[in-house]
Amino acid sequence: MATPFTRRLDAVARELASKKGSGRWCASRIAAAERAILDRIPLVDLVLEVRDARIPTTSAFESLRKACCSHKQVIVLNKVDLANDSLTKKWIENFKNQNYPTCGLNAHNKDSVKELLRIVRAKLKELKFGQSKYTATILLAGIPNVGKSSIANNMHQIGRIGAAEKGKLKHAVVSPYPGETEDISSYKFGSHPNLYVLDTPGILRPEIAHYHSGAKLALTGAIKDNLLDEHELARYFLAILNLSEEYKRWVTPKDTTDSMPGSLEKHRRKGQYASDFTQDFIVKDVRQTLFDCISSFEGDLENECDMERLIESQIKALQVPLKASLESSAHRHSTVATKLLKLYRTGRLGHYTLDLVKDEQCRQCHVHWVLHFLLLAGEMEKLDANATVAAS
Ligand SMILES: Nc1nc2c(ncn2[C@@H]2O[C@H](COP(=O)(O)OP(=O)(O)OP(=O)(O)O)[C@@H](O)[C@H]2O)c(=O)[nH]1
Repeated sequence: MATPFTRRLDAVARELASKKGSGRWCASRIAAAERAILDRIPLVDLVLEVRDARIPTTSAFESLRKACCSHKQVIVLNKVDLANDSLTKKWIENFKNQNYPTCGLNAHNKDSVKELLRIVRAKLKELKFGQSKYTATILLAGIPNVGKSSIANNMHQIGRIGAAEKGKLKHAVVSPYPGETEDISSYKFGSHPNLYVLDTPGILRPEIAHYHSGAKLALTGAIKDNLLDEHELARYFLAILNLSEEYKRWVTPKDTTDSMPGSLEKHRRKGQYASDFTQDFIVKDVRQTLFDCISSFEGDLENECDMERLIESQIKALQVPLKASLESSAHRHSTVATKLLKLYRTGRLGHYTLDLVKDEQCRQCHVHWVLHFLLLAGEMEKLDANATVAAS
């Protein structure tokens, strides 16, 4: 039995596979962009495969496996600030054991980008670059929205280039929406020797209809939200949160204004909320609401009906802190879903890694169970055998 969510994933896969499609998301454009990227691989000195640290295997750009040998490739797990720290370390170890040099990155953090630059230079040296060439080019490749353009921009800005060239800094398009990069563009990030980085469009193949992957890609933002149902995604996130340990680190019920930093409390008393203070209060209230719902819940989270009940009560309770109760009843759920997903995607509701390494298999059952409950309604076994959906 297909659920509305799985039907929507099917529709996205069909759109990706369709010859016509819409804009960036049509099959012929994606295939052309993929060909252009793969054609460049023999010409570049190093390939950085950018993945999302929250989904280190689901966000793999599979076509690279055949096109690029592992010694010329580095896996960059970007957005480590949104992932679970200890699982990121395990994933890095796991890939290194498979002979893939791997590093974690927060593309928004200057020190993290400097460390990436150091790794890139060391790798180029190891590949004997510089003995016969004065220019090296590295290529960033990956699925949509993993942060390739952010990395290109920051390498370009932080890399050592001459003062005269600094004045001519270019900017790759960075956007919270997937599929914004349309062309391959080059950015300089070093002089003497000259170093260039190529930013490329994100590639997403029709196989996303493999339901595990589709749900994770959608939650982390690699698939446009308007192609899916935000309400289902928000429920998926709440199920993950309810089964995690994350909320236990949040405030206890007594911890309200007592723990507020003095300046915040002063602003609150005066009724003056600077915009980020307002955000802080909203996050605090959302966490408190979720915490209260889970801690007062008496059901069994391993039971589908109980989990469903808890999620429904959370969505209802969140209408207050997320200011959805002011909207018409038809829009309340979607407002809660949109705002909740935004908070999750900016890391304000904890750090979750959705792909789990082998020695976490017992917890993997949990994730399987969440997907089973939310997406498949009894169809899991069939789907496991049916891992990919034909592109035609
Ligand atoms: N928290 C966090 N956000 C990041 C990081 N890197 C990028 N982002 C955000 O992720 C979103 C996507 O970044 P882009 O650089 O546009 O991603 P892209 O891979 O070029 O996307 P496509 O154009 O779809 O290929 C933007 O909102 C970035 O600000 C990171 O390390 N941490």
